[in-house]
Amino acid sequence: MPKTRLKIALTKGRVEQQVIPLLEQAGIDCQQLRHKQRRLIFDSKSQPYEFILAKGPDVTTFLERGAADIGIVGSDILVEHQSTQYELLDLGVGECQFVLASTQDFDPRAPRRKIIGTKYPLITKRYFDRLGQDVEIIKIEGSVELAPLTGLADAIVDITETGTTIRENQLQIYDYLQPVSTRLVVNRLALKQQATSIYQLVDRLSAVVNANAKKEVMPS
Ligand SMILES: Nc1ncnc2c1ncn2[C@@H]1O[C@H](COP(=O)(O)OP(=O)(O)OP(=O)(O)O)[C@@H](O)[C@H]1O
Ligand SMILES: O=P(O)(O)OC[C@H]1O[C@H](OP(=O)(O)OP(=O)(O)O)[C@H](O)[C@@H]1O
Repeated sequence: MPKTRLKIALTKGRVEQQVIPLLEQAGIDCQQLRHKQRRLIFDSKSQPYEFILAKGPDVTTFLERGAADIGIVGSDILVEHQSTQYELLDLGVGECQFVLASTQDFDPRAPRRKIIGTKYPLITKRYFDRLGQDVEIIKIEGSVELAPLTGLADAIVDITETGTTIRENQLQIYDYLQPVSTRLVVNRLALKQQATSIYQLVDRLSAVVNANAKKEVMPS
């Protein structure tokens, strides 16, 4: 029997904050999400969606295992976790960039083997592989900028949006790797079983994303 309620795994934190206004513009009532306190699942009898709030890497796991139908997650996570889910929409929020950054005295062309700190070991390895450089990668869980400042690593690969964290820690950017934004991805089986409701949601969100993009180009 086809499921009636779409389960949407939404990344907690920044992504959630930026996506709620888009969902509301698409006509989805997010009052419960806005006043969530410590709750993690949001279900409303008045609409055909259930929201599951999860960490980004777990959003991909929920989708892979079929515990969610749709995922809303950063492309950084999708690439790093080698997600094979079907991407239906770039939501045009959460836009930032992967960069190589370090202190002023860092020499990216120095011949010795570098130590790189990052939350994203796969993306980092691919980048240095492309450059033909063998590097040692240290996985860091947060405040990655500390690595070159403390001597833990020679440089970092991290995401930056405004550049404030890099600037305020007297670091500089040595290279730009790839852009990042928030994506809507879907479990392939769910897409087969619930195509109509999934495409309805995607069409509504897509209209919102296009309208917002136009507003950015032509501010009123
Ligand atoms: N500075 C940033 N600007 C814009 N988007 C960002 C930025 N940092 C992260 N993101 C996007 O938001 C997603 C989640 O970020 P967020 O900081 O909320 O969670 P987190 O990295 O798990 O941090 P924490 O462990 O502090 O909750 C990232 O996967 C990325 O797509
Ligand atoms: O260019 P900016 O706008 O300053 O943003 C960049 C910062 O945002 C992210 O960290 P986050 O805030 O997620 O904290 P974290 O260090 O705990 O990962 C990222 O890892 C940078 O540290």
